[in-house]
Amino acid sequence: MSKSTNISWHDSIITKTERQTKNKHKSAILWFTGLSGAGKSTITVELERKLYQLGIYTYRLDGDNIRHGLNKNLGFSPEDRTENIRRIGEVAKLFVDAGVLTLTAFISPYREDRNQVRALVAEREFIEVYVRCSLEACEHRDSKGLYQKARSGEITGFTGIDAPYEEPINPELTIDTEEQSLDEAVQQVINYLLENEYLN
Ligand SMILES: Nc1ncnc2c1ncn2[C@@H]1O[C@H](COP(=O)(O)OS(=O)(=O)O)[C@@H](OP(=O)(O)O)[C@H]1O
Ligand SMILES: Nc1ncnc2c1ncn2[C@@H]1O[C@H](COP(=O)(O)OP(=O)(O)O)[C@@H](O)[C@H]1O
Repeated sequence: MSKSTNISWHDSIITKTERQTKNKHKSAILWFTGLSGAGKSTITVELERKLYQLGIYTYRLDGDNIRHGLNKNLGFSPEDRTENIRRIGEVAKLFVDAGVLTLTAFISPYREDRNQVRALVAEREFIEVYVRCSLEACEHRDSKGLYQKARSGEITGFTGIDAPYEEPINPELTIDTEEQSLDEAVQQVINYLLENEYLN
């Protein structure tokens, strides 16, 4: 629903394709989704480091970081999570238009919200990466101590405890961080990008 009226689109002279040609790689959204503690941030940070070394233009959008600024007015109700993902989808779309390979790390627990982002961009521009890790393992890691707070009732509506996580049905990639090392995970994504000609 748009509240704005009397607005019109003004195209740039420089196109997305021209920007991609200049950068010598395609732009797209690598959308990492999974439980808190599954490994989204760890993998995207290391992946970005490797891609940067390869001369790829990247940018990383991360749930915790974005909630410090752009989305600081949003909490964790289902409605706020949906709005969080909607805004990030729009921001990621702008980065794709700018010719940047964009890495996002959000729990994004609702399938419909992720599919809405997929629908915002062209077919090959949305690559869903499911960072799979059992609740038991995430809870055991508990790197931020949030699961303990959720179990004790200090935090309510915590994903996996008393708020849902809807697994992707047909993600382009699945990384199992209980089975794969960080290096294996990063290499798997880079191989996908090479095999599908996002990178040369
Ligand atoms: N209630 C509740 N549920 C889930 N997560 C919570 C909650 N409260 C705070 N946090 C912290 O917020 C991070 C998740 O933010 P996201 O923007 O990725 O969430 S969402 O996509 O809107 O569901 C998440 O970070 P990650 O652990 O990196 O996933 C938590 O650190
Ligand atoms: N194979 C792996 N891939 C990524 N992280 C792993 C792996 N094995 C263990 N970990 C650990 O799991 C934790 C994941 O935390 P984080 O990356 O913040 O997850 P998320 O962003 O999904 O909440 C880190 O402490 C990381 O060191």
